[in-house]
Amino acid sequence: MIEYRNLRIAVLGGGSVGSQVADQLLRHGDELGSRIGAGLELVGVAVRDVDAPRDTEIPRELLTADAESLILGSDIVVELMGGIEPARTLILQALNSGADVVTANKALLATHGPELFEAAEQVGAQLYYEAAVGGAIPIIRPLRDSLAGDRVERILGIVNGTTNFILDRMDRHGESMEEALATATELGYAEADPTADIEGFDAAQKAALLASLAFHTRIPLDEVHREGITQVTLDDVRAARKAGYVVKLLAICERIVDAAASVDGVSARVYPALVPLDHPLAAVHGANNAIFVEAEAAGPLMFYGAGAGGIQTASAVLGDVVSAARRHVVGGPGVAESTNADLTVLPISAVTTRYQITLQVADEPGVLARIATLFSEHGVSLETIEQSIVASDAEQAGSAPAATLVIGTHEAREADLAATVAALTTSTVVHSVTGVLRVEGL
Ligand SMILES: NC(=O)C1=CN([C@@H]2O[C@H](COP(=O)(O)OP(=O)(O)OC[C@H]3O[C@@H](n4cnc5c(N)ncnc54)[C@H](O)[C@@H]3O)[C@@H](O)[C@H]2O)C=CC1
Ligand SMILES: N[C@@H](CC=O)C(=O)O
Ligand code: NA
Repeated sequence: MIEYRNLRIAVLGGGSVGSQVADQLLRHGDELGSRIGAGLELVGVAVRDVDAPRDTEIPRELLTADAESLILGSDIVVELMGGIEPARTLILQALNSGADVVTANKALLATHGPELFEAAEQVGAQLYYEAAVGGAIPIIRPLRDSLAGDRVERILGIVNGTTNFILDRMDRHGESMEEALATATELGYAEADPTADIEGFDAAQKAALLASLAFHTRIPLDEVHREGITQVTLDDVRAARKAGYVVKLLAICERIVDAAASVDGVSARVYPALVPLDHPLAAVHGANNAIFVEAEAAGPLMFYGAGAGGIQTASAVLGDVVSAARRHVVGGPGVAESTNADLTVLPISAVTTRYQITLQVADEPGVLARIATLFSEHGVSLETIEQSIVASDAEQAGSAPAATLVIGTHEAREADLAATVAALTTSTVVHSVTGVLRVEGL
């Protein structure tokens, strides 16, 4: 029998993901070890409360509330606590003690990534984070390694399982947002505070990480434009399907060069958007994630799979553990962060896309022409106009008749669209602007 050197693995956090990582290490550690040429020994799992119930059984003697002591003497530290502190301090301690670190913590990396990557580089350690974006889906390594010889142009990603689950349940089962969120939380998809999911913070963190990797530029989280799904109604979802779209919360990372408009940089943004039913992203159901990457030479690529869930995410974490362990065996420095391009991060006003705008308007002669003029005055060109007459409460009460207009635009600048919507809201023929959704993936 081959005698391996044992690598000591410490897991920080024993929740949805941590308990599954510990379980897999206990059950399959020997097999993984033989792939690496070193034993993998789980030396402990740091938790807040050693007596709390967990998704998997972890032997009592491996549980500890003392994360700092656990880190000392470990070769690989796996941070699965989530949040900023104490995760940040513990990761720095681990790196400075000579350990490699694996984390799934996008919130921490999107805010303190530069500090952590620098610390890792200084001591020649590795900081791996495949699970931080797209859960089980391999996307960090493909962007960092497989596409390192290409030029990424655009990423359209469904990167939050909870919101995709919610929008999908609204679309296919007619459930309310509240009902669907309760199920997503029960299934372990949602963050400890689900506001992070439904307000788009989680997706924005992932967009920052993806855009940084794709464009070799540090993308600060506060420069990622973010809108969540709380304003999306069942009516929006139904109307979208009727018009041949599905509503998806998208993370979009894009290289934008428009010499005529003096725009040159990258955009990272998150918002709910209309996706055509025949686009591959429209077929992403439940808590699944998909990341659609367009690269200059490779063309379109799609990475698809389980974006959330304890055991699925544990797969990505363990892949990183194996990579870190392999380097421990052969030696050599870790992979450094690649930020050499240092591109400008563009504001949302510089973005161009298509829009669908829903208006309640007066149903009288000349209204369509006045509205069309208003769009053209702001440089926004119309592609489609659909009108339906509504017998509104006001009309039944004897007020002027109203109509619903659904307007699709050609590509327009976000700044021009915003000015158009502002003008629409003050126009005397418009009763209200009831919806503005961007259309992506055409
Ligand atoms: N659940 C999922 O589907 C996914 C989670 N992630 C990320 O993985 C990480 C872990 O997520 P979950 O396992 O879902 O979270 P969780 O809330 O289920 O588990 C966190 C664990 O860390 C422990 N913990 C927190 N603070 C601690 C402290 N100060 N001292 C000791 N223990 C502490 C908690 O007691 C709990 O056992 C997070 O960064 C999350 O964003 C990433 C991808 C998917
Ligand atoms: N809460 C997140 C978990 C994975 O990152 C999600 O719903 O995608
Ligand atoms: Na991943």
